Amino acid sequence: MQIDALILSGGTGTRMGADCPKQFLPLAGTCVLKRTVEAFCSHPDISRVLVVSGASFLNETNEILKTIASEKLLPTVCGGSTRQESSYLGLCALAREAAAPDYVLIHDAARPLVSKEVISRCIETVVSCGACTASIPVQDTIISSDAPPLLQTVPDRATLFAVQTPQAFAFAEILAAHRNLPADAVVTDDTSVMRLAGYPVYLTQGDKKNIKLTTPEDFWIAEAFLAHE
Ligand SMILES: Nc1ccn([C@@H]2O[C@H](COP(=O)(O)OP(=O)(O)OP(=O)(O)O)[C@@H](O)[C@H]2O)c(=O)n1
Ligand SMILES: C[C@](O)(CO)[C@H](O)COP(=O)(O)O
Repeated sequence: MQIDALILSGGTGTRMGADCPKQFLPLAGTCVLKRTVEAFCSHPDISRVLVVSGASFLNETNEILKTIASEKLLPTVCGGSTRQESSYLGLCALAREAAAPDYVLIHDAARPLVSKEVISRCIETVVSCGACTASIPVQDTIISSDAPPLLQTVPDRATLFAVQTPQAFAFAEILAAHRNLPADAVVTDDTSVMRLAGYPVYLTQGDKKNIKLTTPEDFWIAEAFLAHE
């Protein structure tokens, strides 16, 4: 059984507001992208790792990947202008390999604290269920309102989960789901692509530490987590 990982690193990090995309910034002394890629290269059940880079940052990406001594790394491919496009272009690159994988884990480069345990749980769930995402139950009371500041509804917290990555899929199914995605569909992750194609997707336990680095404060939080390891 072949299980590959796709690392999406084609974003520009607008909300981070740094001089370069956030995946190139150091986190506790080590580049974010390097941390993320190493987490997958070092997992015993992952066969190959493919990084999707922003077209204007291909050289920077490859310079970082050169510092990772792993035969699992496939040649970097260029992404698109949205996360969904980058994901699709990465899947197409895997499909062009001599042997396409049976399963693929799709992960944000911007989640460098992903653990071996979370990756293992995603693999276990995808092999039994066909499609899954790491997620954690929300801890706060959540309020829904489409007319703020008027509070409208308080959904039952027991039914709410925050979605993380990795998101894992049977390869042929997620590739077909991307190919059939309606042009006007607005999606922020791959589980939405899969569900729009009619496939069920299951939750698997993520990790509070598996945060996405989105704004500058997230670096402080991630560094605090690392300091406690
Ligand atoms: N065209 C894009 C956009 C995003 N991503 C990747 O998808 C992940 C999650 O996206 P997000 O946090 O939104 O990253 P950015 O798009 O870089 O950030 P922002 O939305 O603040 O610009 C990141 O690892 C990012 O590099 C990608 O590969 N290609
Ligand atoms: C895929 C994702 O990381 C799940 O939390 C997320 O959807 C990425 O995009 P966002 O725009 O930051 O939600």
